Amino acid sequence: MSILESIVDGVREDLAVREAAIPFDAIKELAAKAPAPRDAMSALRGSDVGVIAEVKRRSPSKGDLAAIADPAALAKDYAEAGARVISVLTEQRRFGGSLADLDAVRAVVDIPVLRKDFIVSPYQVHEARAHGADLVLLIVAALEQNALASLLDRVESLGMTALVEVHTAEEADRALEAGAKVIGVNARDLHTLEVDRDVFGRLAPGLPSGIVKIAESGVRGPSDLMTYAGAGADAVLVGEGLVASDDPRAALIQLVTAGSHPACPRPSR
Ligand SMILES: O=C(O)c1ccccc1NCC(=O)[C@H](O)[C@H](O)COP(=O)(O)O
Repeated sequence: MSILESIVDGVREDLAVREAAIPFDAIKELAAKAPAPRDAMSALRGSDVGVIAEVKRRSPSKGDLAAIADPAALAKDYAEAGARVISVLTEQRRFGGSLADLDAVRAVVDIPVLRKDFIVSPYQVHEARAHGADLVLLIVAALEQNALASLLDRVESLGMTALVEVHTAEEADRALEAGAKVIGVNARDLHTLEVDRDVFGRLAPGLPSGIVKIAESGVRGPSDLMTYAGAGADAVLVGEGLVASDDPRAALIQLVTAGSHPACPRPSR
C-alpha cells in the first residue's frame, strides 16, 4: 500500500466518525448558511507570482515541522506578509491538522482560505464550506475519474474553487478532462514522497494558457520561486519553507518580494 492509499484509508475512517455525529443533510445545511466564498480565482491571477502560505505542523516525509500552537496568529502573519491564499492542512493523523485550525484561520483573515486535505467524499466538500473554506484541494491520484469530475462540479456548485493537484502528464490530462480551472503541479510524488522540482517545468507547458498554474512543494527560498516563475507558475504553494523557518513572516516577505521583483518572470495569459 502506498503512503497516499494509507492516508486515504485513515481519512475515510475519521470521516465516518464525523458523519455519524453530523449527518450529510445537516452539514449541507450548515454549508448553505455560511458566508459566501471569496473570489479565489482573482486572488490567484495577480500580475505577480503569488504565494499560497500553508499551515503545516508535520508531514509523512519530514515528521514534526513546527508546533504551531496558534494557527490564527500564524495566518495573520501570513496575510500581513502578503500571502494571496492561506492553505490549512486539516488532516489529523499524518499532518496534525484539524477543522478547528480551519475555523481559527477563517476567523482572522479576509483572504481566501484553502482546505488542504484528502477529499474523497461530497461530505468533505460541504464540510469545508461549512467551516468557511473558499477553495478545496482535489488530488487526482486519490480519485477515480468519475469521482474527480463530480467532486469538482460540487465544489463549483457551492461557489468555491477547486485546486486540482497532479504529478504526472496523465493526471494533468485527467484534471483537464474533468474541467479543472486551477491546476497544482505537486513536485512531491504522493506514492513515494520523492520531491522533483523539475516536474512543474515538464508539465506546465502542456497546460492551456487559461489555466491557473500553481507550483506545489519544495520551495525553500526565493530562488525556487524564481525557477517556478520562469517555468510559468502563477503562484507557488509553500509549507515547510515557511513553518520550519525561524521567522515564517520574514520568510514569506522574502518570497512575496521575489514574486513581485522586476526580474521575476511574470505569469503569461
Ligand atoms: O508533505 C508531505 O510529506 C506529504 C506526504 C504525503 C501527501 C502529501 C504531503 N504533503 C502535502 C503537500 O502537498 C504539501 O504540504 C505542500 O505542497 C507544501 O509542500 P512543502 O512546501 O514542501 O512543505
